Amino acid sequence: MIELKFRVSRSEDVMDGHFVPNITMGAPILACVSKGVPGIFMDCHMMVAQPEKWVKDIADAGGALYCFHIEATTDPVSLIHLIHEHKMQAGVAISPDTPSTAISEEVGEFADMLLVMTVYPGRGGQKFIERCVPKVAELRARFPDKDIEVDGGVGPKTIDICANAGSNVIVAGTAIFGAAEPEQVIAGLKATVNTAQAKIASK
Ligand SMILES: O=C(CO)[C@@H](O)[C@H](O)COP(=O)(O)O
Repeated sequence: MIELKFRVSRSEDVMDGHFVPNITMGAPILACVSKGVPGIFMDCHMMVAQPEKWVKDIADAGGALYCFHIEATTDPVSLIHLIHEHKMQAGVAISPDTPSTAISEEVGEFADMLLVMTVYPGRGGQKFIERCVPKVAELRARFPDKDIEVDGGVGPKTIDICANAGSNVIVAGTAIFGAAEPEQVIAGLKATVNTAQAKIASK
C-alpha cells in the first residue's frame, strides 16, 4: 500500500533540529485532502516544538498517525495516550543526534511506530546520514513487532542498508518525485524491504 506522509510544521514553530511521498502542510490542508480522498491514510510527521498542542487539530483533520519528536516533549507516554484517545496511531521520532536509548522500553511498547531520522528535520533533498542506521537495528532488536520508519535521503542507493537494518516503513521524497519513472522507484524500494523483512522473519 502507498500512503501519503504529511510533514506538519509552522514557520515560527519548527524544531531545529508502507511508502510515503512527502508533503509539507498544516491541519486545514489535511482536512481538504481527507475530504477529497476518502479513506486515505495520513501519516503526519509533526516537526513542531510543542506536539501536545496539535493532537486535536490533526485528529479533527483526519490524521491517521501522529508522529512527534521525543526531543520536543518531556512526557512522551502521556502524549502517546493522548494521541490514542484521539483515535490515531502514535509515532515517535528521533533526530540524527538522538540515541536510540532515548526511546525507553515504556515509550517503545506504547508507540505504534518508531521513526529514525536519517537527515536533520527541516527540508527534503539532504544527504542520507549513514551513521543513523545502527539505531534502526537497535530498535528492531528491542521492538521486533513495531513499525520502524526511516526518513531522509532514502532512495535506490540507500534502501538496502535501511531495509537490512530492519526498517519496514520508508519515506522517500526526492527519490520518488525527482525520478523519471516514480513507479519503478517505488516498486524497487518495496521489493527490497519485502525481501529484507522475509529474511528477518525467517531467522
Ligand atoms: O521531512 C523531512 C526532512 O525534514 C524528510 O521527510 C525529507 O523531506 C525527505 O525527503 P528526501 O530526503 O527523501 O528528499
